[in-house]
Amino acid sequence: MNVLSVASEVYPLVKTGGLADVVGALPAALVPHGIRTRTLIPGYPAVLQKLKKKKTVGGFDNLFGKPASILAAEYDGLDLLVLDQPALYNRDGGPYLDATGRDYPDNFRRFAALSLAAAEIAGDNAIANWKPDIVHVHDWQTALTPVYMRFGSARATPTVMTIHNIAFQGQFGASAFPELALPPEAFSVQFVEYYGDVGFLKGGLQTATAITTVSPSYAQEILTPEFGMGLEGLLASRVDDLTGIVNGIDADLWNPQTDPHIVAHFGPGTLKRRGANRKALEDRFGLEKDPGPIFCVVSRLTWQKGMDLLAEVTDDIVALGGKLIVLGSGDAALEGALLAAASRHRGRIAMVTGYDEPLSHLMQAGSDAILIPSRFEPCGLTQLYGLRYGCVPVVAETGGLADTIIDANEAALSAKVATGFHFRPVTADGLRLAIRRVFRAYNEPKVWARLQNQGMKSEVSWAKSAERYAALYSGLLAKG
Ligand SMILES: Nc1ncnc2c1ncn2[C@@H]1O[C@H](COP(=O)(O)OP(=O)(O)O[C@H]2O[C@H](CO)[C@@H](O)[C@H](O)[C@H]2O)[C@@H](O)[C@H]1O
Repeated sequence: MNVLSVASEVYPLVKTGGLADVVGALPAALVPHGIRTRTLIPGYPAVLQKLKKKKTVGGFDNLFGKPASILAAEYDGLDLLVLDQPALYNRDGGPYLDATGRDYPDNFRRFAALSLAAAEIAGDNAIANWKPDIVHVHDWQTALTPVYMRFGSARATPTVMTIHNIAFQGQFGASAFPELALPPEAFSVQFVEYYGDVGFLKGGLQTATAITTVSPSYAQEILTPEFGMGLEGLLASRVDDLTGIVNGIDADLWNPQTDPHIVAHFGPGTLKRRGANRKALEDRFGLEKDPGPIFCVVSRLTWQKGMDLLAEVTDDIVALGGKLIVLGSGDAALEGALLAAASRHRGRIAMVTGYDEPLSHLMQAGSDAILIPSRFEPCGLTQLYGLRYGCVPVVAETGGLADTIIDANEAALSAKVATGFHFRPVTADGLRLAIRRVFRAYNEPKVWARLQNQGMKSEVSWAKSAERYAALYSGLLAKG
């Protein structure tokens, strides 16, 4: 079976968050199921520079006003198609934001072009001798693909639309519509019209054959007004086509026995070796060296991720004898609040502002617990990395966090299945209480070691979830 996966980022070429990890790891996990995935991404400068051998396999004379080529390349096991259209993608900033952190004003055009190219590749002639059996699109940036397919030559090809985060919907003013090269009837409630605007995600959810999101709990949550962000009604009308498939992680990339980014390798039987990683972190972050637990946070600094709640509990962590290290960037006010905590508690709290993939590995390998106080979390990946690295996850009881971590309540502890800590309500007090529970468990070395070991035994690879995607694809093909 051939699958065309369409996304705005893919690890290791271009990553701003978990979307890239998923798009990068799923293709290899599908291979044992006889599925060959080609991944279509935009030709950002960072992508084109890294790809040495590229072959032009197709193109468009006029894609949103300019010629464009489709390049084929292999990278790190990925079979890539790259949409090269310099006017749209050759920019100085990141995939979505300019160098000053603002959305590119023509993002609707940039991602409509990607979606239209995908629809053409799925259709008759864009690439010679290759056509997908299934088209799988991710998030709002590629959500117009099934809409274009509906009006193009790939009408019959089944599509899967995965929601990684419903908070980002790609909503643009109605004035964008005439530029989208869609027929006038597409500006209607059955397609892209969304409260008078153009809704990319809305159009995708309306037209994709199947809808998935990245955990079963989030699939249920987005049917409610609290989490559905305005799309709960539409999703309710498509509930028979909606499933939640939890994310896995790349178990080779995130393997504490071989990870090149950490100081000492370790496994379930050799947890003591984590000590060298802990020491490296203490040195790197200028922390005092005492046995209190080190909490870490690796996150975008946003309200979604509950970083304001974190800022409220920093004094408590220190008062209880703990330390906190934060790696992240985002909202300036939240960054400021955490930096202020670091300067109040030198040696106990420290922060690295920015994005640092290798450091994120070392933090998982040397910290004792990872805090994830998200207000909503479709799946979350950092708790899965935590499980694999013996860094006990402390998570808000929501979405994929609730689905992947087993709370250390009395029943779970005595059944020896607990892997971390849940808290709810998702408030500063809820988090405070959870942190107190962490200290109690940490002070009982046997309990703590059992939590770590149980976590390290958890199945976090893609194996099971890839099987679910494979079954979904086959089901769609069988339906015809
Ligand atoms: N400063 C930093 N330096 C280095 N690495 C950093 C970093 N900040 C974050 N990261 C990394 O970025 C990724 C974040 O992934 P998440 O799944 O936690 O959230 P995100 O909200 O981006 O993804 C959305 O999509 C994913 C994929 O489906 C869902 O799991 C999630 O719930 C949803 O919100 C992880 O690999 C993490 O290690």
